Amino acid sequence: MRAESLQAAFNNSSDSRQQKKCKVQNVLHSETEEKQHGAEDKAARMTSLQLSAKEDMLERFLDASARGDLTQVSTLLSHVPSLINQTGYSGWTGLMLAARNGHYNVVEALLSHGCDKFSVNSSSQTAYDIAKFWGHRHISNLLGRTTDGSQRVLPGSDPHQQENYFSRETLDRLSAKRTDTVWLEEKQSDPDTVYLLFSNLSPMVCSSQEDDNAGGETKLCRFRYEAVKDLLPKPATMLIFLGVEKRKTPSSSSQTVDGIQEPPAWFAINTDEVASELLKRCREMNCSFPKTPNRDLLKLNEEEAGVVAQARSVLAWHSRYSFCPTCGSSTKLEEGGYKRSCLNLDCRSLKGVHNTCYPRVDPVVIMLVIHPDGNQCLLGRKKIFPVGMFSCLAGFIEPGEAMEEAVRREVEEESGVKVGPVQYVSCQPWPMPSNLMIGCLAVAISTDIKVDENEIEEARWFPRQQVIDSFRGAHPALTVPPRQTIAHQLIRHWIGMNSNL
Ligand SMILES: NC(=O)c1ccc[n+]([C@@H]2O[C@H](COP(=O)([O-])OP(=O)(O)OC[C@H]3O[C@@H](n4cnc5c(N)ncnc54)[C@H](O)[C@@H]3O)[C@@H](O)[C@H]2O)c1
Ligand SMILES: [Mg+2]
Ligand SMILES: [Mg+2]
Ligand SMILES: [Mg+2]
Ligand SMILES: [Zn+2]
Repeated sequence: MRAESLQAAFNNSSDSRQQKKCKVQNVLHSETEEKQHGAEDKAARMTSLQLSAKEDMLERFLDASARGDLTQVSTLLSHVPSLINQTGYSGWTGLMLAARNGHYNVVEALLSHGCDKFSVNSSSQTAYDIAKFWGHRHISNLLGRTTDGSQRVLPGSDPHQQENYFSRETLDRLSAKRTDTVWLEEKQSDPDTVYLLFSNLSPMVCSSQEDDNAGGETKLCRFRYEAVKDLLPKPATMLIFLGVEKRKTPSSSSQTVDGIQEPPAWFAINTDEVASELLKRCREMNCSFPKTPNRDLLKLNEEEAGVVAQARSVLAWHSRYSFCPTCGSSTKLEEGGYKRSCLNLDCRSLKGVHNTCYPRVDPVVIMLVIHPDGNQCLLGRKKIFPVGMFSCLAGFIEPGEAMEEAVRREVEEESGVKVGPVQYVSCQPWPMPSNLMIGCLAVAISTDIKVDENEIEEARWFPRQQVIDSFRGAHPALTVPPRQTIAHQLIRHWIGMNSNL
């Protein structure tokens, strides 16, 4: 959006403002009344005139924010505080408009009134992105400031680091407690403790829809101690301590000796019991252990996805490392499920720290390669992809290899394109079984494509507009991966970087 059209969209003539004044007063009056009479009769009393007056009020607030009229912004907010996060044309808030036009004092005032600085407009930009794009550094610094002052310590850091699916840390892992066997045992029988049941590395979930393919959300089935206590002593059971809930929920039964309440602990259990028998333990309808994790685990909400990423990766490690990789002896599970120690007392793995004793993570680079003209990106497809789907190139980092070198090597191996500068964007745990996807942007220094047919069926340069159309669902020949993948987020990030605000 250009500056002129922005102004035009939010400007009011002084005439129309006079006409609106009485409607606005109606709204002020009506908001006071609403408080007195309660919300129930609100709908009944809301006339169409009042509705349009509310729209006018919002328009005036957005206009004042865009013009930097601090007095009017403050007056309107004192009467109608809810205006602060309301959006107008293309999802723009007052904060975004003030940030766009460089009105520092308005931005400051809106923030002090508790404005949501993380809300995004229809192009997925925050007020911070907008201020940065238009070169209002004093405003982007203000918006980027964190309460702990980390912006000052790391001046180049981006406080709006992309949060990817599977990356939300809902639990406090409390790693120091993993060696406290007494505490762990107490937690196991605590009635507030939450257990997740896994079978063949899939968590038990209940789905909101009968039709599993209809794209409905699924929820983790949560169990209490009483429902799973018979499974705990079984030799094939793997029990992983996941952490304690971060939120501080008051609970009568979770009290320590000194009366301080502790949040519930979470454990994951993987057993060799028959899945159909395990399912009988759940009282919910439509329970299952998903068979295709690549697809089905993407239906969880962000909080539960983060917990599953942790649990599934650790459980997958145990299932693959049953015996000591150093001497082949049997191993035992320790430290709340975060360590496997060899039972052979002469084993080298017991001397010093051995990485084979701890859960493994495989780093993978995933990159959106940008054409030297800046206006096209390189996407490829594997044979197994659905028809029309193209994604970012990706590959495992090899031992002794830096992230940037892995990006250059994998892109050249898979597409024949040479890459120059590489920039890290964000990362994503990908529990299939235990990858860490390291998302980068990379700039090509050659453009001829020659694909490695063993890995890639086809790779192509896609013009920006075609990619944007695909996001809107308006390009039948190109589909990008779903939003839960970092590939999707990298492509979106590139589009957002250059959008015409
Ligand atoms: N979340 C996302 O957006 C996203 C997108 C693409 C890929 N991925 C994941 O990234 C992974 C790696 O991508 P890729 O398949 O293109 O990698 P790649 O190009 O390195 O090729 C994979 C091949 O590398 C070899 N390999 C080397 N080290 C390996 C290891 N530690 N584990 C398994 N195989 C290894 C195997 O022969 C394998 O077939 C995929 O398996 C997939 O799970 C995630
Ligand atoms: Mg690859
Ligand atoms: Mg490869
Ligand atoms: Mg590779
Ligand atoms: Zn050993």
